[in-house]
Amino acid sequence: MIPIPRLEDYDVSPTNGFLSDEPPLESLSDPYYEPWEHIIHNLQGLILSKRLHEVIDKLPILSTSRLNSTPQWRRAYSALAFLTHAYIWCSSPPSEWIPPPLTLPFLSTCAHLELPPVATYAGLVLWNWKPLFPAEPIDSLSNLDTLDTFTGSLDEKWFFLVSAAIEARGAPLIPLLLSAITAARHNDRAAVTEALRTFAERLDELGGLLQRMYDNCDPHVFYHRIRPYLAGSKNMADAGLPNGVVFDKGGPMNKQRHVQYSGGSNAQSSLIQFFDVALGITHRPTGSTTATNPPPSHPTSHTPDHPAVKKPMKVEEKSFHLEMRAYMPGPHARFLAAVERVANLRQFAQRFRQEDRELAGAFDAAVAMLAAFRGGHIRIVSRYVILPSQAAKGKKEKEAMEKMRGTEEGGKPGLPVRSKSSAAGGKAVAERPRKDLRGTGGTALIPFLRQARDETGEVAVDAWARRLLSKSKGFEGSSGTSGERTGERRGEKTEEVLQGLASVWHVDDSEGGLCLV
Ligand code: HEM
Ligand SMILES: N[C@@H](CC(=O)c1ccccc1NC=O)C(=O)O
Repeated sequence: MIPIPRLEDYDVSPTNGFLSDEPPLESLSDPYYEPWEHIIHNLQGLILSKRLHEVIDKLPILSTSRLNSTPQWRRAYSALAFLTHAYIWCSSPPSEWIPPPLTLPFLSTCAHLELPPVATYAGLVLWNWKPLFPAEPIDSLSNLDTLDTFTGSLDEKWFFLVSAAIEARGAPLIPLLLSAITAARHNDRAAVTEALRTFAERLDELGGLLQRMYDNCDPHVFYHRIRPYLAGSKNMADAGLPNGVVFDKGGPMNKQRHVQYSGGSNAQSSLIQFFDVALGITHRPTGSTTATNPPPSHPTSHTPDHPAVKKPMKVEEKSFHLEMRAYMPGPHARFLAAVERVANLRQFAQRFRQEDRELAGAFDAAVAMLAAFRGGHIRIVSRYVILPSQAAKGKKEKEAMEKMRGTEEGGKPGLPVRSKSSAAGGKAVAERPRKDLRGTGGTALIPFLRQARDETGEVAVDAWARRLLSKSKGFEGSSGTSGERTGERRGEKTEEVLQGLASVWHVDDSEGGLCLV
């Protein structure tokens, strides 16, 4: 029998899960790395003064040979990921060129940690927190702070912290579900039932934490100020990176090539994917309605031929969730693969669904809570991405109309109006409205998220529960029940393309893409 994976073999903590046992390093203590730390600690000032490029270009190329512990490598990754994204997105147009003082240490650090050279969830969340009071537990928002941010805003801190708190509060569910898998092997139905009930209750708490996003992260600030810095280099033509980015290794420029990576996303959280795997939930390629996913392939080697850039399978054959595993730290992605090989809870609940209603009920409750969590998330995405993007689009259209009217009333046709800021050298990308985001192709965002939610409900073992959780009864979190979606304009076929961070998404109203609850 395949052994149950041991957490310590995969850098997973029994108390903090995918967050480390010890808080991440706040800085690299070796004075050799002071130049990096100085920039990251002065990031906002350097962005505002438009001196970031100049300062980074002049940095010495520091070797990673003095990094000698995992926490140090992680700190280096996190700091360099912030610097790289700030370098790319602080100017208008964004910089497609990343200079050698960033490129060389960043690529080396990414290779060590088995991560692509982009600011992943690991760099922005998993390795970017500290406890306010080290003696107290970190599984609540009342004892967490963020180390670094792009904008220096409370909203950005909160945005990262909500995820960190979910990781910490969800952490005990990892050993819990592994022990349930062991119990199922021993046919211990009472133990499995008990574990699934505890799981369902704890997941309800995670849903509560998710909803606390609204407390301190303003959707407008998120969409217009924070999110632009989180973007990667893949499908970013409309944002000013038609070919992706070039990591300049210092050799002849004609030897350097463009690469494209997805931006940060919570889809890169191993915790949520662990729940899926343990409960036997599989995600199909987006839009596909049939059969199960192909067996996952797992990253072992990274930059520059990182699986995140290599495409051994056609994109549409690989589910988005599986693609995102290449953006997780190597050991965490391997952990998911190892759990996949032993996951038995769904089959176990299925086997006893007639004779053990308590077990079946506990399994279905666990699945229902995970589907509800995803429903709550869909509402968040509506508020933080869909609505601001539509408001920005509406504003732009209104301005265009007003300009046209002005022209008709005697203005000079065809003459562009130069704004004060563009005359002064252009705005940082986070301060200016995004270019038109149409025309880049992609997947429908809300339908994708609904598909992930519906795939969760599909594994319920009781036919009635399955029906309840199915699409036709789709609900978007606690207040959006019964499939009624305020503001949805049925029958009206408008299609917009929206820039995701990890992908390009359509916002297609005709598919019920709007949820204004
Ligand atoms: C303002 C906050 C958030 C926004 C705007 C947001 C937005 C999105 C978007 C646009 C996607 C699609 C993939 C992508 O392009 O990244 C996504 C996926 C996902 N997000 Fe979030 N997200 C937020 C917070 C969170 C939090 C706190 C969690 C906590 C676990 C989370 C969990 C997920 C998961 C698991 C996926 C993959 C789809 C799924 O499995 O259901 N998100 N999110
Ligand atoms: N998927 C989100 C971004 C997102 O959730 C995220 C991106 C980078 C780091 C952490 C993230 N999630 C929450 O902390 C978006 O598209 O705006």
